Parts: sequence; structure tokens; C-alpha cells
Amino acid sequence: MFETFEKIELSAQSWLFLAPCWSQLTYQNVVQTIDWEQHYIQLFGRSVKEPRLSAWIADPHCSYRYSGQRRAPKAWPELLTQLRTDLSDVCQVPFNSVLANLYRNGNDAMGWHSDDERELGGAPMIASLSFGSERRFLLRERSSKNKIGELQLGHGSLLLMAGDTQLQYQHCIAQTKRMVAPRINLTFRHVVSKSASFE
Ligand SMILES: O=C(O)CCC(=O)C(=O)O
Ligand SMILES: [Fe+2]
Repeated sequence: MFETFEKIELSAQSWLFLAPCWSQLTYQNVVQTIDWEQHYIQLFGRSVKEPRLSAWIADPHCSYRYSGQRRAPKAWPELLTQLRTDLSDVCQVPFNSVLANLYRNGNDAMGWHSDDERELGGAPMIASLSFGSERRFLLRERSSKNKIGELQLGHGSLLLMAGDTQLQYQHCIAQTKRMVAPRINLTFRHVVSKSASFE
């Protein structure tokens, strides 16, 4: 199915597929289409800014919980509708949502996590598109916390996370002291059930 992708086998059940130059869009194309928001997380009872901007864009029934917060979906801009159609075709997954993240500089990052929310089902295929500066995407085993590898996700790259990747591994975007220009990442997801059933 993914002839043009490099297949990276993490384990017998977990795979990544990487296409380094999948999209021809520019960083400007993408940054302008999204209505970016600053969100907050609760840390030791205090409200702290997330170290990035983000937006949850999804079909109306797909709300999403992340860091204990429930996000109502924003409507699909035209450009992302097109990307969703193309990616659904490539992956044979009816993507109905996308989490967009904007890392403004090297201080912006995302901590270790798995995308294992119940809303995404058992073994979700997640399609991750990157634009702008290259950043390090690290992987570690969930049980031992041993780092198992890293990928440089450059402009236009498409990374597919498949099988039990979310069950067995965590990933993060590391901070860097290097001067780096902004980076956008879009993770297309398929929310399986109406969020109302999890309330
Ligand atoms: O920015 C990235 O490449 C990763 C984003 C991510 O892990 C997520 O949105 O869940
Ligand atoms: Fe993630």
C-alpha cells in the first residue's frame, strides 16, 4: 500500500512509514490557513501556557481531550480539506480531524506522550505532516522508557504511525538551543466514536 514510503519496523506489530518530500505546500500556505490559539495545561494546580500554539480542526461530532481538557472542533479550511482527502486516499483511513501545532522557535516543544486516547480506537493510523524548520522527533519504549530512535522531520515530510505504535511507544518533539525558524505539524486522526459517549 505504501510503496513510496520508507518502512521503519519498530516491533512485529508497530510500524512507521516515512515519505521525506510528500507535500509541495509552503510554510506560508499552511500557517495562514489556520486560526492559531494559545492553550493552557494544569500543572501542580496552576495554569501554564503550552509551549506551542495549536488548533483542533474536525468534523462537528469530533471533540477531543488532551491534557485533561476538552476541545470543541474548529471548521475545516479549504486547504486542509484537500489534504484530508489526499491523505485519506493514501492511508485508506477516513480522517475526520487534525491537530495542528505551531512550534514558534526552539523553546516550543511537545513532551513525551502516546496518542492513545479512547476516541482514536485501538490501533490508530495517524498521519503527521510537517512544514518549516526540521525538528527532532524522538521515540522511546513506553514500558522501559528506553529511547529507541529519532527521526528528523523536515519540510513536506509525511510520517505515518501505524499498528501498535501508540500502545508500545511514546514520542516527543525535543526543545533545541539552536536558532530555528518556526515549524508546523499536522496530525490527521480518525475519531471513532461520538465524544458524547465518553462524557
Ligand atoms: O510535532 C510533531 O511532529 C508531533 C506532534 C504530535 O505528536 C501530536 O500532535 O500528537
Ligand atoms: Fe503525538
